[in-house]
Amino acid sequence: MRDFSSAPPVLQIRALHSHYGPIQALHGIDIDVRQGQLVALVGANGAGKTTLLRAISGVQPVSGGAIAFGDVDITRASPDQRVRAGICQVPEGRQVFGPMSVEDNLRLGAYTRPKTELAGDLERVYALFPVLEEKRLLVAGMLSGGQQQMLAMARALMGHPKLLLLDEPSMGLAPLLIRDIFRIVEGLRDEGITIFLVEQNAHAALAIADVGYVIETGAIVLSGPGPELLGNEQVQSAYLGM
Ligand SMILES: Nc1ncnc2c1ncn2[C@@H]1O[C@H](COP(=O)(O)OP(=O)(O)OP(=O)(O)O)[C@@H](O)[C@H]1O
Repeated sequence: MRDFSSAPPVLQIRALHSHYGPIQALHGIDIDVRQGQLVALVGANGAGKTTLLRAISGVQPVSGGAIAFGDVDITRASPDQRVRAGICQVPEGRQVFGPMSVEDNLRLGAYTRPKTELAGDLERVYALFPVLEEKRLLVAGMLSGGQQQMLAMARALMGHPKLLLLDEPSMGLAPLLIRDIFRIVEGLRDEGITIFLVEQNAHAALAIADVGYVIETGAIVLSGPGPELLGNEQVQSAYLGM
């Protein structure tokens, strides 16, 4: 296992609370992501995973607590300020622009970058996702579900994020494709990209996570190295059907 104890903090979430009107969705969440880490948050449907990601991106109001990005408090920053600071989210359900070409989708992801860097950035993501280069002139809606997931990740990488947020990348994909997608996520981590991954597929996510957190009804109930959590009896009975 890799040692991140001296890696600088990228994301520090402290005592975070969030409500939908009178309904409390997050009850005092603490999470740390360090540079170069792949951190996974797993939990059942409705546990609060998407709410937390939306709070990190700045589209979900927080009612208490704090979020720091590097050494900057971003709790009240706008979504746009967070993107420009280097936080980039790949939304659940992918949401690529179906009628636009693969390459035009990628160009959109580079909107915060200097135009002069575009060609080099495209080359870099095509090296990571060769299938997208093959299909670069096709409209995105023609891609398979797995390829659309790759396009959504590649589009986010075009912005050179300091932190990549992935919301349920395995959602709606066949098991073989899920394996491919998690291999790619692991590969991105090996490239040095810092990743916060949210997943219902606890097995696949914890197997590759440097650190895992388990969320239940808006609160973190367990955390630790991903493979260690995979071996935890409570996790096995609640999330892995064992
Ligand atoms: N727009 C909303 N209005 C009211 N309550 C909401 C809203 N969105 C989510 N909630 C509630 O907040 C809680 C957390 O939901 P959230 O979508 O964050 O969970 P999740 O873990 O991401 O689930 P999923 O895997 O289904 O996306 C749930 O109890 C949910 O019912």
